Amino acid sequence: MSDLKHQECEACHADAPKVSDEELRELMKEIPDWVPESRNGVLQLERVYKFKNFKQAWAFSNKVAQLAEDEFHHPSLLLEWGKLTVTWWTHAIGGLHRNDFIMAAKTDALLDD
Ligand SMILES: C[C@H](O)[C@H](O)[C@H]1CNC2=NC(N)=NC(=O)C2=N1
Repeated sequence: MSDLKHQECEACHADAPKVSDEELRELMKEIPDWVPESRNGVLQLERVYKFKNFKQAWAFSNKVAQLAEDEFHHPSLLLEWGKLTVTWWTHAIGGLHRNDFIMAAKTDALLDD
């Protein structure tokens, strides 16, 4: 079992491979709190993080935004009172790349910071 959160994203380009069904099944085991969602034919990874209030959710969203900039791979973030919904997918390929699983694992690791 590889340790996704310690891996680095690779540069992504339009002909980069999407994860296969088998890779998806295997990689999902490493990020059990995430859910694969298909939206308009685009497979994405999503997790809703719960917090005590808006301020804590906001603070976590800032950490995720900084992570995204550090890795130059960016999520969708929905910031609400007591919740932050984080959604990862690779725009360039219109689906899931290994990078998205690495970023989901790194996002989870931010909770321990
Ligand atoms: C315009 C910019 O190069 C692109 O958006 C980069 C940076 N961030 C990205 N983030 C994600 N999630 N997917 C991409 O394909 C991507 N590509």
